[in-house]
Amino acid sequence: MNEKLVEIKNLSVSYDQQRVLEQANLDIHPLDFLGIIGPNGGGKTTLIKALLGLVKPDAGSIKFHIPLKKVGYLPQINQVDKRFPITVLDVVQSGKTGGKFLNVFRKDHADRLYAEQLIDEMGITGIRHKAIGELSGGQMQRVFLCRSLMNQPELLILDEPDTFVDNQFESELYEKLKELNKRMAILLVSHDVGTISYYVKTIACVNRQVHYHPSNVISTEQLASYNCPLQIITHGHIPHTVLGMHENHDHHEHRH
Ligand SMILES: Nc1ncnc2c1ncn2[C@@H]1O[C@H](COP(=O)(O)OP(=O)(O)OP(=O)(O)O)[C@@H](O)[C@H]1O
Repeated sequence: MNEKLVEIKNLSVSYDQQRVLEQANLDIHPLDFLGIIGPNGGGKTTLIKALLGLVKPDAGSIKFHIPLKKVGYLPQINQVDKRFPITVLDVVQSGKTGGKFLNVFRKDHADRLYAEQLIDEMGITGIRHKAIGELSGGQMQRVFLCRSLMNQPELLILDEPDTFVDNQFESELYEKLKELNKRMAILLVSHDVGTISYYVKTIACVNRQVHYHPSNVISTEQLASYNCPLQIITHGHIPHTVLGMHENHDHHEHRH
């Protein structure tokens, strides 16, 4: 196994000539659980979009050492069209075809079974034939988490997965991520620093620049030096954990 899944080098991204990321460097390692923190507007989502090839960087490079289909992505549910008339099972299975529904309707048997297995493991067997438009926020996130697992990813990317979910699912979700982290790297953007401090292994502070911190224990001084505006959180179980919070490259290089 390569010692890095993804290498981001000197990545700069702008919107309307306004620099949002400036010479960002970040490596993602196998089985890392990387928490992305930083102030509002600091560029966290932009970093993820650049990783997914959804925004074009001005400079720098992103090298994948795994096939792109081995990157799972859980979008924010406000990016999902709830009017689309498709069942939970079909949505989950569509993860196999990169979100395209064409092949889903061929109902590949092995894929169907795997989708059912993921749904069962997520504890949502009862809603598998429901249309996605009928689901609550928490149910929707569970469904999309299943979908992001269809290709058995080596890297799972989640952008604020706790935004629209109920408290019960929030803790369930993080326990699930902890379990998944035994077999895949996780990159998690979250505003819930208390939770982050408990689950992540390493931290990246994103505020125009990116500072990787190879531990989940971070001091206020370090946060200040990373230019991450902060609010101190100490987690009960890890008394020394202190986290900060909030409230290109001309081409993508993909090496397999
Ligand atoms: N499509 C866009 N067009 C123009 N500006 C954008 C666009 N998307 C984001 N921005 C701007 O880029 C900056 C970084 O935004 P981004 O969403 O990456 O930050 P963030 O760290 O994820 O913020 P938050 O914590 O609020 O989600 C912000 O100033 C934002 O207004």
